[in-house]
Amino acid sequence: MTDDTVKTKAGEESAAKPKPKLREKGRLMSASEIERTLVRLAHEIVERNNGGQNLGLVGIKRRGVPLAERLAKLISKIEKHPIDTGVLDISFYRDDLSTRDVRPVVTPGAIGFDVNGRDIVLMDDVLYTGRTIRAALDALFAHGRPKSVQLLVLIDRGHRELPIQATFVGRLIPTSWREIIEVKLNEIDGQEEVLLVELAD
Ligand SMILES: O=P(O)(O)OC[C@H]1O[C@H](OP(=O)(O)OP(=O)(O)O)[C@H](O)[C@@H]1O
Ligand SMILES: O=c1cc[nH]c(=O)[nH]1
Repeated sequence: MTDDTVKTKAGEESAAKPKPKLREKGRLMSASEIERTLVRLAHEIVERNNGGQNLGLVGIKRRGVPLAERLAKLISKIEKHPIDTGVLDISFYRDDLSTRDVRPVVTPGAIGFDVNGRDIVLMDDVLYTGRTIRAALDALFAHGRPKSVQLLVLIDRGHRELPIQATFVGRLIPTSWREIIEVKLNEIDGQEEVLLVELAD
């Protein structure tokens, strides 16, 4: 690999592209707003799943994982029973920040619990084209046959390219294609906020 190439998680080499310039347009959520939203979503999950005895939460890497862990804690506190949590490692490599030229990369590995017969809530930070969730569903069903699958996202920014809809939505933020939602979570980013940024050129 030369200095001008990058290696994707899929192990392929490709020419390095300069990072696009981004301009911050504003803060959509603060740490306390994220926390309040997660508390509300935990109650919604419990209500829809009759207390959640059969629930299993599956976070999509990267930021779906801390969301699943936090929601499991909140639901356990409300319902006084433990909640299984697991992980799906799915990444997309975009050659630019548009929806074109995206490739799903599913990293094989155990989810962390048996999904057969369970009411699964998939979790991710942002829902955009829906391609990550489509790949997550494929990967989930490769592990077993859940009783039901629901989807939770912190932000739904629109622009779906597939017929995929979230069951639980933190915030619905209509965006233009030039805009990007940046979710920052303490466990991964060392800070906690949701930003709206825009391609600068
Ligand atoms: O609906 P989609 O068009 O698939 O976009 C949504 C996905 O994009 C982001 O992941 P990203 O690929 O940026 O990776 P990251 O989570 O590792 O930052 C986000 O975390 C979602 O998983
Ligand atoms: O705006 C977007 C689109 C996809 N993924 C993100 O994290 N933000």
